[in-house]
Amino acid sequence: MIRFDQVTKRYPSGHEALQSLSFELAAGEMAFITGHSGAGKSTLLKLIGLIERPTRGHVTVNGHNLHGMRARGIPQHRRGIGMVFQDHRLLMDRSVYDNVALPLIIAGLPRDEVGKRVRASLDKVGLLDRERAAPVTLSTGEQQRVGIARAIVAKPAVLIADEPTGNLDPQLSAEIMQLFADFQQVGTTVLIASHDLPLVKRMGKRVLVLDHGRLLDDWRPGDP
Ligand SMILES: Nc1ncnc2c1ncn2[C@@H]1O[C@H](COP(=O)(O)OP(=O)(O)OP(=O)(O)O)[C@@H](O)[C@H]1O
Repeated sequence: MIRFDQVTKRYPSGHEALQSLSFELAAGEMAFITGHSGAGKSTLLKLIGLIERPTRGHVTVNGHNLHGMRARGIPQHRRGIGMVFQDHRLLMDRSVYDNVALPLIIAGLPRDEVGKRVRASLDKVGLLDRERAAPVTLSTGEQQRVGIARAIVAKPAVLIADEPTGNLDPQLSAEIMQLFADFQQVGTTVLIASHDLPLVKRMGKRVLVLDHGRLLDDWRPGDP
């Protein structure tokens, strides 16, 4: 689960990207974060991944209050979180297989275990037959799927995504969002920042709306 308690984030520039933000996402829940450009969506996700730290308040992820977490605890924390970015950040000189295997190799898993998990992940995103391909030979949607396979390969309890469909056409965007919903179905907690309001609404999940760093609305399925 994910919990924000009165979280404020002020960047060194003095700008307050998040202001006294509080919300809780239960284990296995899926939600979207929407809001205007600069509303604080990416900042919120960065605090979960400990890419940034709050100025005030507490963030709890998977039962751990991140406040007291030292630098040496960060790699283990990040292994419990799958992160997907708009620009997928794949290594273009490595195969699809190598890209997805990377988090497991860094974690020191045995080679046969890595092989099993990589193939299971590629199977889930429908790319099992492309494991030897170079990412440049894949379509944008396929590259995004490789990024998702890499994010889920270590079986994280929490999956966060920052504008994962930003570069995709409506059909592919809907497919990628459905893929995230499938991970929720098997128990993963999923939080996605997205500008695409029509698509977000169609998904019928909880929606947190940010406005200048504050929580403007928290819509849940069943609300009018
Ligand atoms: N490293 C930084 N240093 C200073 N200000 C920053 C930094 N990162 C973000 N900001 C500012 O904080 C505010 C929130 O940014 P953030 O990227 O979280 O918004 P966002 O809702 O994700 O926007 P977008 O939809 O455009 O990606 C913006 O005004 C941005 O300029």
